[in-house]
Amino acid sequence: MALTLTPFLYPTLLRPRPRPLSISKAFGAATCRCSSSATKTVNGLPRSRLNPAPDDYSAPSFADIAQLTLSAGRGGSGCISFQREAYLPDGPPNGGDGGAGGSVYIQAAHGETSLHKLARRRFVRAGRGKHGQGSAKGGSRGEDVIITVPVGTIVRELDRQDPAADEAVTIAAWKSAQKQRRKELQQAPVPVAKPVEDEGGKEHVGERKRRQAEQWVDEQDADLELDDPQRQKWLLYPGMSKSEMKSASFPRLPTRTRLLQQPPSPVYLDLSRPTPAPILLAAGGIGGLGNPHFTSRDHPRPLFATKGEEAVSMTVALELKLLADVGLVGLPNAGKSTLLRALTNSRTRVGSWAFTTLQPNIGTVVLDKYSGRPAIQMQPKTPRHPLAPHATPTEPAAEARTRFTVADIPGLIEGAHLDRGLGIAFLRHVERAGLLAFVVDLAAGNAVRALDALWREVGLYAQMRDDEERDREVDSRVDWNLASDVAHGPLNLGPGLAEEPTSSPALHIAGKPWFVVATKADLPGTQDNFANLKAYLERVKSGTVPHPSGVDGAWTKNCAAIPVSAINGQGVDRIVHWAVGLLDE
Ligand SMILES: Nc1nc2c(ncn2[C@@H]2O[C@H](COP(=O)(O)OP(=O)(O)OP(=O)(O)O)[C@@H](O)[C@H]2O)c(=O)[nH]1
Ligand SMILES: [Mg+2]
Repeated sequence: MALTLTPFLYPTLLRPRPRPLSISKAFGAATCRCSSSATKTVNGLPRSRLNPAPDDYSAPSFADIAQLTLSAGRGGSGCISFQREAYLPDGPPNGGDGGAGGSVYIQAAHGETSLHKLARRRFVRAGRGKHGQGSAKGGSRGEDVIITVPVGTIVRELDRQDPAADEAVTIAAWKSAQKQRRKELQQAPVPVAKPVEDEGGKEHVGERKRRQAEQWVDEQDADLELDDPQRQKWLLYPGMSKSEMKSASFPRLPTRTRLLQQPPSPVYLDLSRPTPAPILLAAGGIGGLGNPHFTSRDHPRPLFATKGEEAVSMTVALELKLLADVGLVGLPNAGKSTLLRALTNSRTRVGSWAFTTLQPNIGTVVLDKYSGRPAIQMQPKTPRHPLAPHATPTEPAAEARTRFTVADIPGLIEGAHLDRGLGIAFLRHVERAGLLAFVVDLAAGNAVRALDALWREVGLYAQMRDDEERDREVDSRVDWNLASDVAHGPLNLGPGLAEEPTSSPALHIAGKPWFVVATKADLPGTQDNFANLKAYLERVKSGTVPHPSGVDGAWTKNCAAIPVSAINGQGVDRIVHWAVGLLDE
């Protein structure tokens, strides 16, 4: 019986065992499988840094948008306490004040390259102020939070809850309603009460009526006082009964001066340069006052203190527009990433299929004597391009340029402005580039047509952005001149930023200098294509043919096409020289 059921109960026991493999054999098989993918040739060419295998790349985490909910810390409440010592059972009030809540600041710094950490974080909370304590101990301040973002980030406020501002509005509304009601009460007929017998006989009727009216108005006033929204700001002694709490009378609330003013809504910051000091986004609530503040003849032993203020919370959208000197724009598979590898030390992914690159990559071209590239003297520019990266007002005019940055973005396809392919989301990263390099594959059909298609997409994107920028409120932009006036908004902007031009942010992509990089020139049969492209650019330069974007006044001064074979690293130095020439123009 047992014998017959064994195959059903324990089928594995009877399965033929695989023959044990010797370690050396197994290893050999594994290396064999590996070696098929790790061939020494890729694309029919020897494997190299410029012709890497598809899996030879580094992909740092990257995000160019993030939405954050920022909450400043609320203030700590004041304390109600009295000194009590031996032989001094009823000492004077000694409640400490509450600490102010922490604030949320933002700062743009070099070294940050992506918003991915913030995109994952989503909530940023500053610390709350601690409550005051007895023996006149003040509460400690809440911890401030500084959000560090890459240079080139735009901060846009989407939503805000400001309890302090809402409260001020409620109080103002209540005050005006109270005023109105008082006026009405004084004009309204007083309810007639029965005549009261006076000691000395009948009271004078007019006198009695007046007294009744006053008494009635006072009663009504007391009712009004009870629904005063400012009563909510008081913190009462916990030992008080409910009826005591209801009928408690309070002194006038002291007016408080704020150290930090909440920036007006909506916040819009274009952090296109490193900020020398953090900029305030959400100010922490002020701390409440302890009971010693309210000692007076009417209240020698105040059983109340004030609560800490609720703090602002807001939702902001962060958008990163990378700041590169040169932006590479091209169709998918044109060879942009290979060109970036050839120009810089980048290890961006290269593959012989469309959309290998899925996120922007920035590389730095180092112009130093060690790489064989001469340090190029930078020409002083007057006036300086307002969006020129790396140019700070403190920068000496004719400093030798030692490096420039190149941005490689995912390929564009026709209809990208309609969000086809990877869409135009990535064009924002070349929007601020000083210079555009159109990468055209000479082996992939008519180069002129490819260039036209690229420019059409870029032109349509530029138009779209211009419309967006125009719609945006101009006055909501950051006022870089606020450094001197603390009372009006963002703080801590250094004097160096005061000369920031506040002109329209309209981005004229078509007005930027550009050139064409004709890649894959090593492939056979590409000469004619290049000759056609060159002739076309000559015509654009002379004005016989309109600018390929179709935008009036676009840059046509020195359109050039540079043939390169990025995969072999040939012709790449010419690009460096040409780019530096145009950047310093
Ligand atoms: N023969 C030759 N092949 C090249 C050259 N440059 C790039 N390639 C090849 O073209 C293919 C695409 O190159 P990529 O650099 O990934 O192209 P890309 O424009 O970055 O592509 P996407 O990221 O998809 O937009 C790869 O197989 C490269 O090896 C070149 O100068 N000559
Ligand atoms: Mg690529």
